[in-house]
Amino acid sequence: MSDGPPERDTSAPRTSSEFARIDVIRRLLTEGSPLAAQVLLGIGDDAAALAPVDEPLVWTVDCAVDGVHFRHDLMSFEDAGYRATMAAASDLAAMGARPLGLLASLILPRGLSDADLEALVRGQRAACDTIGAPLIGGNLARGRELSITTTALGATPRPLRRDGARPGDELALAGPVGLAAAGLRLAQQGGPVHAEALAAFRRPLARIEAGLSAREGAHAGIDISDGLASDLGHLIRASGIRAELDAAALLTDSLREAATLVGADPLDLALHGGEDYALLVAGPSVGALPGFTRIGRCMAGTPGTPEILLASADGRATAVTGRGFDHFT
Ligand SMILES: Nc1ncnc2c1ncn2[C@@H]1O[C@H](COP(=O)(O)OP(=O)(O)O)[C@@H](O)[C@H]1O
Ligand SMILES: Cc1ncc(C[n+]2csc(CCOP(=O)(O)OP(=O)(O)O)c2C)c(N)n1
Ligand SMILES: [Mg+2]
Repeated sequence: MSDGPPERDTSAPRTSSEFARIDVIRRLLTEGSPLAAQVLLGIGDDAAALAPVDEPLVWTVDCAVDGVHFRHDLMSFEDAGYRATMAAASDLAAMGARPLGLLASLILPRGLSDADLEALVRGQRAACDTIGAPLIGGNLARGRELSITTTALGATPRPLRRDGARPGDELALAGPVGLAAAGLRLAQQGGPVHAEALAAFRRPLARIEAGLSAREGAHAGIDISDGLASDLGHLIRASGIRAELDAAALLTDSLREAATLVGADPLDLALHGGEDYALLVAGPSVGALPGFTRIGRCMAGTPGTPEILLASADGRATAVTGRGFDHFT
């Protein structure tokens, strides 16, 4: 019998200790880029430290849970990390904030290998590089299912709220709606491929630049996570108004193609499919802002009339019914 160290079972995926994993995470998140100017202290101490900012701070948290927001068997760990980070950053975009830094709390199931964790962190890093803000700390723990909880901190002179839209305002969108829901269904079906729809689901983009460009002229804003009708509903109820959407403005050739592949109505996907993380804003002439498309208008709230109307090309307007994603129904 050898009295040397036990040989590692090379067939089993490698799972290093907590502290070895934190070292790897730190390397993957920091290598190749200097510490951002606003970061006084990043990964490695009891908490991160940021330099003071002379503006209101905007602060949000969001989670991505395996089986609820993604399925690890249908999505790479890299995509899961990227997407979770973008979904959190999207709430900063919706507030018209510039991101300062993020924190991530990871729950890892026992079997998740070092390679899987590294892929996940590479996805987080790619999202951070895209939005231009670093991930500067977090937490690691073992748990039954994989989850990624991300907090994002940003700053803006005037947070863009949900409750400022007024009758007469235009409604405008930055980014597609409906494609991500089509992408999710395609991934679940495992059949035909529509690259744009799959990318919309796996690699959404937080519309940070659009949010910054909208904050001067827009009266209100929200990001579309649960579905356009559902999230527009939050904005108009908060603002005490009604809205009319222009059906033609929501449909693109790409959405029509993807909808055909999954056997869905493209308008239904555009109105009720979630997780594109498009940015919806209301304000005078917001449709002319760079990166935005006009999709409708705001009207005075009248008791007893539908909250959201959909105007079709022939000029008819119908009430929007049906609902977006809800975690508890
Ligand atoms: N567990 C909670 N504790 C406190 N506030 C919460 C909680 N969950 C949601 N909220 C608040 O409710 C509001 C709506 O949340 P949500 O619909 O999740 O927003 P979003 O879709 O932008 O992520 C937000 O202001 C959020 O901070
Ligand atoms: C496996 C799987 N099933 C269903 C969905 C659809 N889905 C899950 S959460 C969600 C809405 C957005 O997530 P939420 O946590 O509500 O984001 P928030 O509104 O808090 O930003 C949708 C459309 C999915 N992404 N993955
Ligand atoms: Mg939001």
